Amino acid sequence: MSKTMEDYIKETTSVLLGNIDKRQALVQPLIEELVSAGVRQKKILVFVASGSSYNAIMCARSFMLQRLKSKVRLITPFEFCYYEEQDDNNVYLFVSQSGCSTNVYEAVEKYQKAGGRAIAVLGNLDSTIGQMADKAFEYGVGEESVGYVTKGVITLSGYCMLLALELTAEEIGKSTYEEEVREMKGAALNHHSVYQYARGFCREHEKAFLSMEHVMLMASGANLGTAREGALKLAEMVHVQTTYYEVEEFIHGPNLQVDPSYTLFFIDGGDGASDRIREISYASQALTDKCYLISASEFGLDKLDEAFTPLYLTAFFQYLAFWVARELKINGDHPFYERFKERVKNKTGDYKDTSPF
Ligand SMILES: O=P(O)(O)OC[C@H]1O[C@](O)(CO)[C@@H](O)[C@@H]1O
Repeated sequence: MSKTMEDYIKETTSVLLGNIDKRQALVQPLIEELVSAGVRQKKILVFVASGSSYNAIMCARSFMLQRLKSKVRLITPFEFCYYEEQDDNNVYLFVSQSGCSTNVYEAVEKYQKAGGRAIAVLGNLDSTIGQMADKAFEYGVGEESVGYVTKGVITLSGYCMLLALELTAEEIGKSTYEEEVREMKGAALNHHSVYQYARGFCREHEKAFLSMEHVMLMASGANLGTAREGALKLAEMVHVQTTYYEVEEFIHGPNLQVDPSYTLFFIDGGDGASDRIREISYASQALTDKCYLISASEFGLDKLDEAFTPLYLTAFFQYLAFWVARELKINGDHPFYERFKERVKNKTGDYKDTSPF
């Protein structure tokens, strides 16, 4: 029997811990490639990714920016293909968990046709993009057959953080380096606590969660990535309309539509923005009873730098999407989706996935 999505959520802590332990061996091959491409000469690292992979990098972006200063950008493959002015000052990294997304494939193809050397970071090297890239690296996820990726998202995020950490290890000094490693390990352990917490929370709020219609996720800082990924997972699995906002942006218009049919999640990374997030979350309880604060300062979690909190707060939304879809028995697409797929493809022919349940 193939593994369920919950199996992959559960595996995440140990895989992430293992990757942190073997961090040098894991990221060194890519570092060598990036160094020869000029990242130490102030070149800009540009991640090109889509969907959950985009979100995973967004979750890691705060930490990467702290370490690499302003030398990181994140764009979609569509943006790369139609709007990006390719520049010798940019080092592009094409990222895909499946290695089969057609948009990433097209971006790689376009880059190669323009004479670029395509470096890919993939969950599956034995894939279309793995074969076409000039150099491909696996980020330490191992196997994940469920298409609604969870373990892959967190391990990819962790890989990006480890990459930034190892790239700057000499500059930051031994004690800061060791502290960052300790925090990352704490984040991996917190992941398991959030998963356990989510299981209880879903049961406790089952009536509300099994009747969601419109879902909004509000966050700030690093957890904008968490919110974007939560919105994606709930949309693709529960088939409800979802949006995400920076918390303060929410009260500049989007809040005017909210009535008791809306479900609101406020994500608090436990940093300086915390009080404001709590204030807005509390005020929003006047609009709907389905208003939840998911906070890094609670559930008995170890207190860590906000930049690491997406590594575990994401687990809440992964489990929520899985649990609601399973309980509501949503394990297929709308009949019209078949017609849609005949017209537009988002994965190459070698893509395979298994059921989340
Ligand atoms: O495999 P990639 O390129 O990382 O794309 C991941 C995205 O693809 C999907 O598996 C399906 O399009 C999404 O669930 C996910 O966000």
